[in-house]
Amino acid sequence: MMAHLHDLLRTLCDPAHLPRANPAITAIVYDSRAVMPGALFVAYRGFHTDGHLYIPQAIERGAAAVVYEDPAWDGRIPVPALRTPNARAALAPLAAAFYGYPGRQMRVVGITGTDGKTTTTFLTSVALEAGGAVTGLMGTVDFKIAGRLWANDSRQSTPEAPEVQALLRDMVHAGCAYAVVEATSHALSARWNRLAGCAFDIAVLTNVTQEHLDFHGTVEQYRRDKARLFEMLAEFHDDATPFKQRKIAIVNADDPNHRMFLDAAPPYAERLTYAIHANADVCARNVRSTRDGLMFRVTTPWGAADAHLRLTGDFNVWNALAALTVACAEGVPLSVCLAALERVPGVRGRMERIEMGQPFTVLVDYAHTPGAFEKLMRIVRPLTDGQLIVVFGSAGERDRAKRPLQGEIAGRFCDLVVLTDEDPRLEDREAIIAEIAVGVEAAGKRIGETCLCIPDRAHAIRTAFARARPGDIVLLLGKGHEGSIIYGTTPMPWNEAAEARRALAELGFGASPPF
Ligand SMILES: CC(=O)N[C@H]1[C@@H](OP(=O)(O)OP(=O)(O)OC[C@H]2O[C@@H](n3ccc(=O)[nH]c3=O)[C@H](O)[C@@H]2O)O[C@H](CO)[C@@H](O)[C@@H]1O[C@H](C)C(=O)N[C@@H](C)C(=O)N[C@H](CCC(=O)O)C(=O)O
Ligand SMILES: Nc1ncnc2c1ncn2[C@@H]1O[C@H](COP(=O)(O)OP(=O)(O)OP(=O)(O)O)[C@@H](O)[C@H]1O
Repeated sequence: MMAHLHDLLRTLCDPAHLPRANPAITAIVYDSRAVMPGALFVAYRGFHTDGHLYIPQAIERGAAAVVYEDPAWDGRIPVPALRTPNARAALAPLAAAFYGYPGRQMRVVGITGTDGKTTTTFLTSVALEAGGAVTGLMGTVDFKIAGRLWANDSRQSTPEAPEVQALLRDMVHAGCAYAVVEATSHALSARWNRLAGCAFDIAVLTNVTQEHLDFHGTVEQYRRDKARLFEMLAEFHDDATPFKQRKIAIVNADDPNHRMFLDAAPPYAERLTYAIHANADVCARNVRSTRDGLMFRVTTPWGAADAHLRLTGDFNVWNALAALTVACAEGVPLSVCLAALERVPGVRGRMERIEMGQPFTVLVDYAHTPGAFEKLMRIVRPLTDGQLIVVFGSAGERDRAKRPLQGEIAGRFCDLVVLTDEDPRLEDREAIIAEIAVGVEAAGKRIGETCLCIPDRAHAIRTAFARARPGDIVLLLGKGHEGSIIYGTTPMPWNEAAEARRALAELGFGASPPF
């Protein structure tokens, strides 16, 4: 990739303010340690340090130009430079221009909301592919481009703009007709602006509850930041190519905030609603939640059908409806779309069903807070008349107060609690488990009988499976999609779902039954 500085800076300022020199630019980089010769280095004040301090290092490493925000650096930068009020927010327009606006060459779907983004992003990609389209996906758990899927190890659900735009460009090169992008409120906020220039065609809202108020300040600001996704449907509308002209706003009508999101979309956008309770364009009625999954009747402008999903948790009905609304609105037949969604065993590490023909249910989930435990166990407890068994631990060097709380909730809902390692880090693994066990005992469980302490996670999982009887549910919580357990300062490779399959295979169970 290569572009000329002026073509990039024109996204930030009028031509009169462009620096005189117009060097070729080879990359947009916000970390001096990643600067390569010819890069445009973007410097901003961070939470921990000030990016401006690294301008000399960036230039030493060959940066050809700098975009910055602190007036104290005016006249002190020996390469072509431009000051802009918020350099972090400038990353997105620069990166979109650098990569040639890849979002304008595909249909781009953005999915926002407090909960359900990752799941809905995944289901939407599945539903669109059912119609024959090649898709790309960016989410908390995985990235996907056409047939290639890999773990998102970045710690960010929505990566920084240069990574977002590079992924979109790769999707275009791989022949993707759709990009499905998880859009977090942080990424959407005007302060960070990571998703500008993506050229969204379809905006989806899952729901809005209170979260991240430390970042956004007020609930009102949080909602406004999320609603920016719907405003962004207007991007590039004036010169959109025919396949980019149709804009669609899709919201969950059961969420009291949904109107505000519809109102944020440009007037020419189509508006579609989905719901379980409210009246909506796409409705699920008569929802039944069982150990085998979710059953409901779906009515849509494109027809009606009975659905039987293998997903667990009533909230996944909303996620599936959202995915279905996107795909059907884009022309995928309802039956084709449902057939594909019905095959999904769950998103990696999110209520993921592990099936090896065993007579009990195994679910892997990332839940690792008391709130998530309570929510999940409330949903799962009524699904079995047999035992509910749980395996989990608590991270070392993190929120100690939550340990007995997790234990108390697990002790209250479950018949057998197996406590094990999560990420002990430099803490004593047995001591962490003992702190959780205090809560489990307070809920009436007895150590050595209904509460087992087995630090070795592989062994803990095997013990839980050995104790499971037909019809029971075994929950493996806390690790989800994560790829390691941190002992000391060393991450040891870990794959919860693979370990569960291995343990089931050792018990003599085979591959999942054909669906
Ligand atoms: C707490 C936080 O938000 N951190 C983000 C932030 O880091 P920061 O402000 O602390 O940066 P800093 O360390 O002060 O450095 C300032 C600047 O100097 C640069 N630098 C620093 C050192 C050096 O040697 N050279 C150099 O150039 C840095 O690259 C940076 O550009 O700026 C970095 C670069 O822009 C981000 O990658 C980083 O995201 C981290 C990974 C993060 O965890 N972010 C979370 C909060 C996040 O984005 N979450 C949202 C929402 C998730 C949700 O909804 O649940 C998401 O979309 O994932
Ligand atoms: N539509 C929904 N409504 C309410 N809760 C949900 C919904 N979908 C999922 N959840 C809950 O939120 C958890 C996280 O789901 P998911 O990963 O899909 O959400 P997310 O918004 O992407 O969050 P994250 O970015 O942290 O992964 C699930 O395990 C489940 O407990």
